[in-house]
Amino acid sequence: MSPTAVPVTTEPRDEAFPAFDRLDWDDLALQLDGNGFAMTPPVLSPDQCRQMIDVFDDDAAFRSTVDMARLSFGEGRYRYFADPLPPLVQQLRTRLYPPMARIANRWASVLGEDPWPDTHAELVEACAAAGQHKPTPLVLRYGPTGYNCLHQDVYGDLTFPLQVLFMLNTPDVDFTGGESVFVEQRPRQQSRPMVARPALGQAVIFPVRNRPKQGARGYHRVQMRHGVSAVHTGDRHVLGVIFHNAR
Ligand SMILES: O=C(O)CCC(=O)C(=O)O
Ligand SMILES: [Fe+2]
Repeated sequence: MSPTAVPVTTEPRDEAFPAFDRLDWDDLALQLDGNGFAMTPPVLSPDQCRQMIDVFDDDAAFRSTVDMARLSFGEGRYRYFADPLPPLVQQLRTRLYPPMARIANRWASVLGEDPWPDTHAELVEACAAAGQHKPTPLVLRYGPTGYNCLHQDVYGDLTFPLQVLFMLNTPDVDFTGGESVFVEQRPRQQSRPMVARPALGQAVIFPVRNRPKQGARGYHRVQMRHGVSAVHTGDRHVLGVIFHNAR
């Protein structure tokens, strides 16, 4: 598909994501603290999801493509967007960052870590100063038997602690299987598996690497990894938004 054949929305930011104004960030933070991840109501429209699936075939939109089987990461392909990001992706990054930074700063404070900046533009500057210049948002495509091994999206020294994935297909209609899997590794305890089944346009917010958990003697870090169980039939697409840039 030629680059010009892919319409990527250029709506002003307030009209692009009406559902964002209604997100209950207190509830999302509670979900994160209790379950280890948080699921939003649908936030992308079916049309926006379709645009993100279609853009996958537009070579000009991406800076690099990974064949997951070649690297033993799983089976499927993912593509990192090039700068300038499509307006939809850029808006998601800048719009979601401030409420995420509030959660990240609460975590940083209980863990005795440095605070995060209030805006995404400032995070991008801090990344650049740390040698992390490449954008990290990506689209992933898995066909039948496709899967994604448990991993963490760390791309340099600067790792903003939360990331988001957006389900671009309708589960059980467009594909079967292909669940989002999370495993929480707790100090001196067995690991906890968790599964999310986001519907079309729903977002899942989860820790990139770890999160604080309150124990009997204050807070400790629980490590988190995420992946995808095998797709049985059909194609599954996800938009991943990671806030720090890559080296
Ligand atoms: O396909 C998925 O659900 C996982 C995507 C992923 O690894 C990510 O968004 O970082
Ligand atoms: Fe990932």
